Amino acid sequence: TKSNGGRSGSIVAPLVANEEGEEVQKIDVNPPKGTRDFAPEDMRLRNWLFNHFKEVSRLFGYEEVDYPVLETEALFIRKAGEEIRDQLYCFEDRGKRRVALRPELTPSLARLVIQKGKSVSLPLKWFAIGQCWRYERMTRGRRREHYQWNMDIIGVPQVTAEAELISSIVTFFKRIGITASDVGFKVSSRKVLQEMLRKYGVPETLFGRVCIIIDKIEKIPIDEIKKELGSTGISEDAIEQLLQVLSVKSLDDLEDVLGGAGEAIADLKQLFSLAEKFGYSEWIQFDASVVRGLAYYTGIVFEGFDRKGNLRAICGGGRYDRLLPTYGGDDIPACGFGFGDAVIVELLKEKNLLPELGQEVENIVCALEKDLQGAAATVATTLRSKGQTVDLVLESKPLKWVFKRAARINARRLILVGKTEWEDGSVSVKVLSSGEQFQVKLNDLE
Ligand SMILES: Nc1ccc(Br)nc1
Repeated sequence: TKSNGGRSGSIVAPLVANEEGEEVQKIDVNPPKGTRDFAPEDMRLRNWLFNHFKEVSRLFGYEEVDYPVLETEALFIRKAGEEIRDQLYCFEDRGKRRVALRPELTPSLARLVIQKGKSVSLPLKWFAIGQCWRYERMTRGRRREHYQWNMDIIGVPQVTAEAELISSIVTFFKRIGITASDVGFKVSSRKVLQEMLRKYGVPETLFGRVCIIIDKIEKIPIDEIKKELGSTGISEDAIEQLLQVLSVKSLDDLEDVLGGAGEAIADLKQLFSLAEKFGYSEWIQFDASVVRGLAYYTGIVFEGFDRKGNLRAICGGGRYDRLLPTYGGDDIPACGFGFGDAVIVELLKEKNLLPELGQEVENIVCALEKDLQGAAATVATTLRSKGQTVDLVLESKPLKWVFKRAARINARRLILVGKTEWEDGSVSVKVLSSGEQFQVKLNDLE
C-alpha cells in the first residue's frame, strides 16, 4: 500500500506490460498536485454552480468576457508584499519569456479595457468565470487552482457601483438557499486608512504595503504586525492610532475618530443607505478591520463570511480606482469582486444545501436484433432532431443489461426496435417509472 495517498510520485510505480510486451511504468493517474479532475458527478455540481453565477450576471445585465489563463508575468508584479505575488505560478517559456498562470482575473480585465480604449463605451459591466492558479509549497496540502467568478463595473466612480455588486452576490446566495442568517458581508473603506496615514504624514507610496500588512491582522501576532508596520518607517504613535481605528465598532464611532468631512464616512454612509434600497441591509455590517489582501483596492472593500466562523472568506471585492493607470491606462475608476468555487461548496455541505444532481436522459434506444442496429440509429436521430435526449445502445446487449443501464442513467423511457414493429415503422415504448408500454409510429413519437 502506498503511504502517499495513492500517488505514484515518490514511490516507484508498478511495472506493467504494453502491447509490445515491454515493461512500462504505469503512469500516475492522479491529476498534478493541487489540481482536480472533474468527473461527471463533479462536473454536474460545477455546472450547477457556474450556471447560477452566469444567470445572476445575466440578470444584472453584465457581459461575459474571458482572457488567457497564461499572461505575461509583468501583469502581476506588484511590490506591496502580497501573498498572491509570493505564490505566483510563473516560469520562463520556451521563447525565454517570463509568463505566469493568472492568480486572479482583475489585471487581465484591466489589460483588456486598456486594449479596447475608446472603442468601448463606459460604463462597462463585465463578468468572467476563470481558473486561477498559485504555486504554493504542498506542505500545506492546499489546492493550486480554483475557479473564480468575477463581476466588475468599469467607469463608475459612485458607490452605487459597489452597492450593485453586493446586490448581485446577495441575489446569488438567495438563489441557492443561503440566507442572511448563514452569511454576511463585512464592509469598510480603505479611505479610512488613507485618511489616517495622511493625518500622520505617511507617504502615499506606502499605502498598498500598509494595507497588505494590516490584512494579516487576524493571521499573525499583533507584535509582528507592529514590527512590519514599523519597518515601513511609520512612527509607533501612528501605528497605535492605526490599530485603534481598525477596532472601531460603528460608523458613528468612526466619524468621531476621523471627523465627518472625509470621503470614507461619506462613501460608507451612502453604501448603507443604498443597501436599504437594494433590500439587503440585513446582510451587511461595518467592520473597520476589513482591508482585503490585494494592494490595488482604494476605497470600499467587502468580504462575504459565514456567520458560524468555520470557513475562510467566501468572496471579496472592492474599488480599485488606480489599477488602470498603473498599467499606463487612462484614469478610469473601477470596482469588482472575486468569488471562488471552493469555500461556497464547503458552506453548502455544512448547510445541507448541496443539490442532488443525477444523470438524466429521456430515452434509451435499443435494437432487439443485431441487424436492427441501423434502425435504432434512425430512431435515435429522429428523437434527437426533436430535441429529445437519447442514450443509444451501441452494441448487441441482453435486455437485462439494457434495463440495468436504463436505471443507472435514470432514463425515462426505453425505446425497443423490434423486427415486426419496425416493418410498419413502429417501435415499442416502455415508460420506466410506471411500466406503461405501448407501440407507436416513429414519426408520432414525441
Ligand atoms: N489566487 C489564488 C489562486 C488559486 C488558489 Br487555489 N487560490 C488563490
